[in-house]
Amino acid sequence: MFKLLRRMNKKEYGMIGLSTIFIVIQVWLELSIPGYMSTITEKIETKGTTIGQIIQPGIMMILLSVLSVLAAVITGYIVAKIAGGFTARVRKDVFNQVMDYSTQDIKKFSVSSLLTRSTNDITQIQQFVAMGLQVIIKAPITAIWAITKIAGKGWQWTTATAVAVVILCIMLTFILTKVQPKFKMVQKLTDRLNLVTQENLSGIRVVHAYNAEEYQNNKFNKANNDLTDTNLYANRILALMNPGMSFISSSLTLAVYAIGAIIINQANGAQRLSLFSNMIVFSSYAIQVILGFLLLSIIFVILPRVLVSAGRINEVLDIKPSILFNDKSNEKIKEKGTIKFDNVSFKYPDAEDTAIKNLTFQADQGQTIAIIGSTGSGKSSTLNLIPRLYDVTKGHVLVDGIDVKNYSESDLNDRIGYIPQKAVLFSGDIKSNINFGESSNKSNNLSDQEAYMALELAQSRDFVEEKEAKLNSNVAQHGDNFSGGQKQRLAIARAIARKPEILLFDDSFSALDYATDKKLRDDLKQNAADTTKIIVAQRISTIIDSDEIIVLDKGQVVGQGTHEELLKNNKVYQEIAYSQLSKEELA
Ligand SMILES: Nc1ncnc2c1ncn2[C@@H]1O[C@H](COP(=O)(O)OP(=O)(O)OP(=O)(O)O)[C@@H](O)[C@H]1O
Repeated sequence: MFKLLRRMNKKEYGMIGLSTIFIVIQVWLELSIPGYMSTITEKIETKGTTIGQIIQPGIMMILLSVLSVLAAVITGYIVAKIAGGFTARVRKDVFNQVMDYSTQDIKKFSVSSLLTRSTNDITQIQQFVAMGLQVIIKAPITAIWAITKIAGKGWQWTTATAVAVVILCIMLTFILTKVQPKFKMVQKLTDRLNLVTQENLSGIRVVHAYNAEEYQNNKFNKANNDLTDTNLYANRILALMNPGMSFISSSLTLAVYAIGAIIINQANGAQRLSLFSNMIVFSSYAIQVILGFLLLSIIFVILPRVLVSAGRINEVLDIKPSILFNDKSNEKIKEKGTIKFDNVSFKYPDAEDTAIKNLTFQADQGQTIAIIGSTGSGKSSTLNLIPRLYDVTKGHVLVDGIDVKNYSESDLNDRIGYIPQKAVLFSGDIKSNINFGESSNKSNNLSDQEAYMALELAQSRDFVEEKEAKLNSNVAQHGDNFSGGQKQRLAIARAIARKPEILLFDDSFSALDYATDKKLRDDLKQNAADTTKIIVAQRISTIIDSDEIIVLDKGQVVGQGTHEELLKNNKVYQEIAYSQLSKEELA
């Protein structure tokens, strides 16, 4: 928690100092009230006291109460400002940190857990700073100040107060040790509930189509019940706090009066009045001591959850992204549009087997290199190494003659147009999706003409122009208002609009019909002749005219050459080819 609070800036520390001053004023005002109460008690017991003599301390009591409320309101305003500003910054830090994470870093936490951490956990911190800060400062000041006020007014009363404080401490320790582990579980179970809900919503069509509502309901109910039960258990124990506190403070008042009755009874006439007034003042201050601890108990309610949340947020902020880019590319560019795999092997961090073994190939500017192989043979993994979505385990990947590890992130991304296997679109409109991100090759304000050129090359101009709002047509979350093929073509247009030297197609033609697939490749050949293309595909027809085809099997290269060469002498390629096209078509 302290680690997280160290992220506060000077202004926030200054505001904490200011709120401390207002809290001290507030406590001073509150603790001054019993003094006037004692005056009133003495005056009532003294013969010949006039109403005017009682009204004056009465008015002072009202005034002090009003001023104390005012000080509390100002303190509340200041700490709310600190809490709002501080947590907004932590939320931004968490977001920025997650943006730097690689795919494998995100997998370590899971998406649902990262969502809970940036929302639910940060809200806990906000509540703590807004409420806890006041209480942490106010509770000890109130308790200690009140104790100094009652010190020396009677050892019997002081002993009763000390006993009450000890009982209180035992109760708070018991509650904290019981509740803390449960709150750790609550956050984990919230992650789980988020995961089940997220999975259910994103796969809702499959759930309906497979009559799996009950199965999913059971899964949700289990996650929901586990969370509810744990929450109930923790809150039931916390519910002991209020009656416990009331019991202790009422018993203390009772004890103070009972002890007072005995002492006053034993005293002589002259002492009785001062002892009576002492008892009234003592009982008020003793309640203030208990109130100080009551305030602390609020911290005990919030603290267990907050400690867990702070730990979870620190975990996100502490992890160094596994793929770190240089701030500046540290080598001079030697070539243009080239890719070289130099004896590359790659293993996923949590996998047992190597996904790619000793892969070597080269693509020169303007060439089209295809990668084919059965599912799981390592095609996507090979492509992912070029934009450094993962780092190689052995060997080197070079782009334009430089190892990808020596590039800055923006320099490397400026050279590459990457189209992932599953097209990813963002909510907004078509134009904002085509003009997505920054690149030194394109203007940040892409013109409509440039957007249409990219759409035309990606064979998507027609369906965009058919829409009433054209480029301004709405794109729903994940691009769900477009067909699979349309989404893929829009994703291709987005990559083309960046005018990269290298285009990476990860099975991006799979949702296109044969005619569109062919037209797209012909247009790319004509209009992007200088662009190097790496095409991962399952369909032979997509790669038939590539300059070089790499055949992968279980992560290893089992063939390398043109379609004609491979068809003549490569068994794996022949198997794939003859399973898709007839001998005549292949000829
Ligand atoms: N994120 C990952 N973590 C661990 N292993 C992975 C991960 N992604 C893929 N693999 C494994 O690496 C191997 C190669 O996967 P890859 O996705 O590169 O195959 P692919 O040839 O592209 O398959 P497909 O044609 O089905 O897309 C497979 O055995 C797969 O199980």
